[in-house]
Amino acid sequence: MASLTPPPPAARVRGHHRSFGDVQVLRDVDLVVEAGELVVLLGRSGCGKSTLLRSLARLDPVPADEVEVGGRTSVAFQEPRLLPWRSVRENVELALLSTGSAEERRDRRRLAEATLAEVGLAEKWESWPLRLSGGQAQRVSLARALVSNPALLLLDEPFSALDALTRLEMHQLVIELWRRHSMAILLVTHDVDEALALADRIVLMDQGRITHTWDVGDLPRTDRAPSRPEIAGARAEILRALGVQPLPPNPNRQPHHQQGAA
Ligand SMILES: Nc1ncnc2c1ncn2[C@@H]1O[C@H](COP(=O)(O)OP(=O)(O)OP(=O)(O)O)[C@@H](O)[C@H]1O
Repeated sequence: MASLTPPPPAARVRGHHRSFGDVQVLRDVDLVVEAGELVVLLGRSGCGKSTLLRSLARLDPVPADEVEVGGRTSVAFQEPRLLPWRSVRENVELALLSTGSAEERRDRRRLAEATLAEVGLAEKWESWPLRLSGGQAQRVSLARALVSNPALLLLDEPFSALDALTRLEMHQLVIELWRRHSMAILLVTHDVDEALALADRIVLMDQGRITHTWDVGDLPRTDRAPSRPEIAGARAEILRALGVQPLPPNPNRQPHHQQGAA
């Protein structure tokens, strides 16, 4: 019988260290992101999440034996970083290399338009970035990251500047795109509920080290209500690991059946 060899991981980080001057920011980080896996990197502000993401994106020089990335990698950031003097479509096209032949220009244009349609912006191809809402601009940023068909999509707090409702819509969009493109995603956030809504695996970072992981991939994303015992349990564990104490019960609150109608 032919044996199925698992695909190589999308990224592998081994004994990775980073320092800025005397300050050690990443300490002996080990992390594997499997092909097609959605990993959420969670941690307090300043713990080193973006620094690790920049290592994976090779935005900073890092030793090749500490950070290995299997295929093409794209990044989207908290701010959409669109060029205001280029149309929405041109912003997406810029992520694709071109030799400049007429045929290639046409292909680039078609691909950019198809990707913008995928993120729900078919009617905005010719718009200017400054005319877009925050959520629309972030969709363009996602389209620009997706258009090159990455094996690993790196998302650095992509939704933290959006309102709660838009953020929920973006969560659904990311899950749809992730399923359709079967890429791996590493998403950085400090939002515990976002991590619980999206992840296969939640990886917690504290002061430059990975300290905990939670596997939540078996829980269907359609049923990750905060009241579900597994979600509530994981949430309590994560908050405890982050050092957040639960609120004590309110001593002034009467049990429900004793409260007056007012
Ligand atoms: N280029 C740099 N030069 C000097 N210090 C840096 C540099 N980049 C990051 N740092 C420091 O490294 C530490 C980790 O920063 P990093 O941005 O990775 O944290 P983070 O977990 O992503 O934080 P946040 O959630 O607030 O974005 C911080 O103390 C930061 O000030």
